[in-house]
Amino acid sequence: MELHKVMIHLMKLMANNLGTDPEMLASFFEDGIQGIRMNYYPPCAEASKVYGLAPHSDATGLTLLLQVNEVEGLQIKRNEKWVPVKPIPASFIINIGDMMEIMSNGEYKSIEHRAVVNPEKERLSIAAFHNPKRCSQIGPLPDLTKTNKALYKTVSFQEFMKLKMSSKLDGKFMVKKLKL
Ligand SMILES: O=C(O)CCC(=O)C(=O)O
Ligand SMILES: [Fe+2]
Repeated sequence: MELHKVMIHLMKLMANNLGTDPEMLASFFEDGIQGIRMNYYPPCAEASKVYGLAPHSDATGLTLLLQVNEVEGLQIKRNEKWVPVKPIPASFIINIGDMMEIMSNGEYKSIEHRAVVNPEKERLSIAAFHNPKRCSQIGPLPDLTKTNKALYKTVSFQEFMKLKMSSKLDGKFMVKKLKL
């Protein structure tokens, strides 16, 4: 799938930035688990009183997100404030997920985000989630803990997902849970 190629390319750039082996980081994601979620947010007269999607960070490595019909709704948390992300036609938003934060030993931070609804217009988004392969250990990459100490626990992909599935959308829950 083309999106997968884009994600692998981004992973390699991020590995270069981190000073670790691009092929090694990419190998986690080559046969990784992909998921797609289509979000439909109907218009809501009481829009200011409800969430489309509660604040959360994605559990992923990377999420490629498309705001389909160009109705604003996505917001990211920056410096404790919610900042709207304007839809750009035919463009993907790249969200860093919790697994990437952990694997990069905190160099890349997962982004907390939420979706609000519009009082008049419906909104559509498609999120493509990119995870490592099932047999992976999710923890700081060994290269990154040679001089710095590991800031997160290492758990199996299965354990990670079990923990994620047993919690509701709750900010950066996974990262907080695995912080040392
Ligand atoms: O609708 C959006 O823009 C956000 C969707 C999202 O965060 C998700 O599906 O995880
Ligand atoms: Fe999300």
